Amino acid sequence: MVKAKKWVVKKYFDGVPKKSDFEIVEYELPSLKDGEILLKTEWISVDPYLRAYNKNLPIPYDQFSFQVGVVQETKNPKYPVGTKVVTHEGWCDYVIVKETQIEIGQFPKGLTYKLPDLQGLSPSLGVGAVGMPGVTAYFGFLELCQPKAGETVVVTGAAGAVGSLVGQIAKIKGCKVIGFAGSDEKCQWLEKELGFDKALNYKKVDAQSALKAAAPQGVDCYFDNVGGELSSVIIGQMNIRGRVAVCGSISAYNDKQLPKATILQPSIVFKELRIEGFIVWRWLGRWSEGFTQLVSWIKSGQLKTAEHTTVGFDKLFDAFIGMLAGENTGKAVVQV
Ligand SMILES: NC(=O)C1=CN([C@@H]2O[C@H](COP(=O)(O)OP(=O)(O)OC[C@H]3O[C@@H](n4cnc5c(N)ncnc54)[C@H](OP(=O)(O)O)[C@@H]3O)[C@@H](O)[C@H]2O)C=CC1
Ligand SMILES: C/C=C/C(C)=O
Repeated sequence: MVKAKKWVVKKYFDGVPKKSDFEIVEYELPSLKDGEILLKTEWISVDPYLRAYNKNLPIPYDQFSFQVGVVQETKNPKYPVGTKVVTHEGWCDYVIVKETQIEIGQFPKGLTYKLPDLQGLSPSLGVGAVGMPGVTAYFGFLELCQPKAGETVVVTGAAGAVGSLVGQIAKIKGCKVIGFAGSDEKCQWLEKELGFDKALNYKKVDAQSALKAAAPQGVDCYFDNVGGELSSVIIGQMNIRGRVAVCGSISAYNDKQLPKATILQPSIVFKELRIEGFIVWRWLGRWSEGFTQLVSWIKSGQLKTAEHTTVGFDKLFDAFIGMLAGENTGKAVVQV
């Protein structure tokens, strides 16, 4: 018998999540049935959607997120012992899973697939640049913004898991890239390491005038990770037929009431903007295509990845709160 531990959400979050909203539960795993595999978790992801989805789920629930585990025991010949596997089983140290069909577009409960061939890169990328955040950046940006060389792209949450990839993909596509992030260190990293043309600390600058100075010719594509007034300012400076991919609104995830922001209709109408929200599950059937391209860009040095690693299963909550507070540069991951 294997003893396992998992984090269970037992209360709805009220503002910033509290440790007392969770409980660590210990339990014994049953013997494997045909088709099942036993995984030992190595890497667990902490992401903003863990906060954003909380109010829509019946409690208590096991804290979902992506994780990379290694097969310890198997009753599925496709997954021999030692195979590295990505699942959506989240914050647990051991888990029994089997391959499950997920309907495209649906919340991926039970999603299980072999870690993509990372060609020697760290398996942690399976929850980051070559995982859900990677394909969010890849499909969300390329499909919805349809960037053209020479265009100006703005991305918020620019130093995070998704934003740092979006900006670099925009550079690969020949665009001018402006990022907004929450510290001078992050901005320096974006400009000096990742090749952003300009990075602006949204906590310090006047976004209206700083963006006007950085993009006097206007903005063609906006990848929106944060929402709020900052997004209204950026959308207000878009060019005719600009495209906006609305990926998230982390600036308000912990707010009890949605904040007010400047209305967008005048810009949308007179600039004929196309604004589209998305959830990355919609491209589930194409994730492997995205993974292949992302690995190839990373291996060729065109795409740089950074991780903010917290060590220890017991530290998952701290890592989660730290990410929401902006402690991470690149992808926030926990090594179990
Ligand atoms: N639609 C989809 O399918 C998906 C959407 N997302 C969304 O993408 C966004 C980025 O996710 P991800 O890359 O994983 O997370 P990040 O790695 O970017 O981490 C979250 C970051 O959000 C920033 N942040 C926190 N509070 C605020 C605030 N009040 N205003 C502006 N920025 C803030 C912090 O950076 P800083 O220091 O810059 O403030 C923090 O580091 C989120 O909105 C998430 O919900 C992610 C995956 C899929
Ligand atoms: C899958 C993630 C969704 C958001 C909104 O973060």
